[in-house]
Amino acid sequence: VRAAGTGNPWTGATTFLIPEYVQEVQAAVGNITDSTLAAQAATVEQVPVFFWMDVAAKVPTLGQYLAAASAAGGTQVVQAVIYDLPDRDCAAESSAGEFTIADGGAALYEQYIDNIAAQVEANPNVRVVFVVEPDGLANLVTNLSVAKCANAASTYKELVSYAISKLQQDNVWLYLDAGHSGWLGWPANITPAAQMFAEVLQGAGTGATVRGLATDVSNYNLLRGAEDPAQSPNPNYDEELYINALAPLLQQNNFPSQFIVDQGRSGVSGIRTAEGDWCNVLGAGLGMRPTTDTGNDLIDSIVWVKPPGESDGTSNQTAPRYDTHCGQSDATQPAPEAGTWFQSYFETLVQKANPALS
Ligand SMILES: O=[N+]([O-])c1ccc(O[C@@H]2O[C@H](CO)[C@@H](O[C@@H]3O[C@H](CO)[C@@H](O[C@@H]4O[C@H](CO)[C@@H](O)[C@H](O)[C@H]4O)[C@H](O)[C@H]3O)[C@H](O)[C@H]2O)cc1
Ligand SMILES: [Mg+2]
Repeated sequence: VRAAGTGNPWTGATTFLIPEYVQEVQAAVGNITDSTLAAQAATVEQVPVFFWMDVAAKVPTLGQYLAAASAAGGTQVVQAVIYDLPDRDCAAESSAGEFTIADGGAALYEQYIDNIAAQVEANPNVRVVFVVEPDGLANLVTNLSVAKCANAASTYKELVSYAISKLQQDNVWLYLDAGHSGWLGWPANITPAAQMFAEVLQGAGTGATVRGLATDVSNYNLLRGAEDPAQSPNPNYDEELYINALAPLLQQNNFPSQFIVDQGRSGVSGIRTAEGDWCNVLGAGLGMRPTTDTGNDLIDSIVWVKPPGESDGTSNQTAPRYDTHCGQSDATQPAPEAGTWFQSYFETLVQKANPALS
């Protein structure tokens, strides 16, 4: 019987550096004229991020990275994001994906998952940590009023359950995406969220499990610290408060309560005019470096999931995937398409890094 990975996957392991991101940063450094800034930016090449499989065509690349990690020897952790639901990003425009429910997207997604499982099984001695579907289930907690989300709800839940059921190998650790403190952390949302996660895990079948949840993916919140005015009057105004409030609700619902927290762009607080602003927020800085020394037993690791420097969405108002959030006063403009390199934004992230880069 296969059992998913147990314990903290980063313990006693080396985290694999995703070559695609190392290359992006190296190219970025080459385009920085200020020598001090360039030297600071170069240190980012050594910070592990997650590899986003935002199209099915990237799954073979996961296999290449797993093989490279396996060849590197020792105990390696490869970090990746499963992100290809049909009718993806249902409450926003910028990250709509390749699959649609209307056009056979559910079956194509299942093939995508099966292919990921095959890559994992071909590399049994590499630990693989997956963040599962950023924003997906969170949108089902708060955005059923959006037609695209209401129409996608049952499919999202079925497909996340499918992904869990197929990724129970003992070298896999799954963290379902749980939005962030300024989203599901609101008292009105937090209990329905816990129930949603439990429902989806039950849908994966008897014995299936996950390690826990990922928070603040592609967002800007502090792990812990003074309240960001944009979060007021949310009592769970930082990620640790959200996690400490959510954990007992998960336990009551028989859902594992371990967490990872994205801090890649969380170095500077108080930069958003509204808590719900998420697109290339002006003045953001690189945040806490990845570490398992989190100060909270519920949190396995601080991580960088969203690769800092990759855009959240285009500011081109005529583009098919233009979202108005990317045209707001607190959104950096002009901005390129979601997932593509945003050089000036990266340079600001480096400049404003907290802790500062050496
Ligand atoms: O005090 N009150 O009385 C009261 C009343 C009502 C309240 O309502 C809450 O208000 C919150 C703040 O607006 C809302 O949270 C926002 O929801 C958006 C989706 O709808 C999220 O956007 C996603 O962000 C992702 C990256 O994180 C992107 O990748 C993705 O593309 C993008 O779509 C924002 O982060 C998130 O901050 C809650 O839903 C809402 O329930 C709150 C208080
Ligand atoms: Mg997004």
